[in-house]
Amino acid sequence: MEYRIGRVLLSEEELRRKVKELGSRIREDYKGKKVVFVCVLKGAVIFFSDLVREIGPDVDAQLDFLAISSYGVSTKSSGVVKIQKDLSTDIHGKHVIIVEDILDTGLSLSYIGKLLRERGPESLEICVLLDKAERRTQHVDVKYTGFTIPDEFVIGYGLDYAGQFRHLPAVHIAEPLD
Ligand SMILES: O=P(O)(O)OC[C@H]1O[C@H](OP(=O)(O)OP(=O)(O)O)[C@H](O)[C@@H]1O
Ligand code: HPA
Ligand SMILES: [Mg+2]
Repeated sequence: MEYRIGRVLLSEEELRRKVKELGSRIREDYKGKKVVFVCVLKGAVIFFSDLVREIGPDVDAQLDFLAISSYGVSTKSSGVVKIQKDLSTDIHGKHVIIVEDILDTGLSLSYIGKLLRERGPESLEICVLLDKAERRTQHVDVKYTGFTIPDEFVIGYGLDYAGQFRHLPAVHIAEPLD
């Protein structure tokens, strides 16, 4: 299936405002603490880089990256999560916040949550920009959520279809071409 860039679901301005709000909540909650922010590549890269710049100097932040893949060239999860790149930080005894672009079936975040919890962090929380709540098959506890969105395949602001469209500054609906 081919897709084209459809209507804007979340504008640059709406995204900017929400990222600021999430950043200030995290800043208040973790003031004076040391935190490892984990970016889940590739989808979260744009959200992550905007979010961490809202955290400010009162949080002692480290950034690390984890790459997983489950969607491939499809709008449906393959059901199998694969680690493509692991963290380079030892998170044992540390406060950790996982930053994700989207929570859809919940497969990716439940897998990552379990994997990182086994490493004995002091605390582990999740910050997700988009929550496609209707699609959930695996329960995931999320502390910080940006927007709850309808069951539509979305692209832009880091989100892709088959590797395309991540660079778009707003979040759009992907429209099937037939
Ligand atoms: O809740 P789920 O159904 O698991 O879907 C969410 C995950 O799927 C996408 O990543 P993908 O595996 O496509 O890799 P990418 O981040 O490199 O695009 C998205 O970025 C989330 O990580
Ligand atoms: O709607 C989506 N768009 C892009 N990637 C995704 N991964 C899960 N759901 C989505
Ligand atoms: Mg992803």
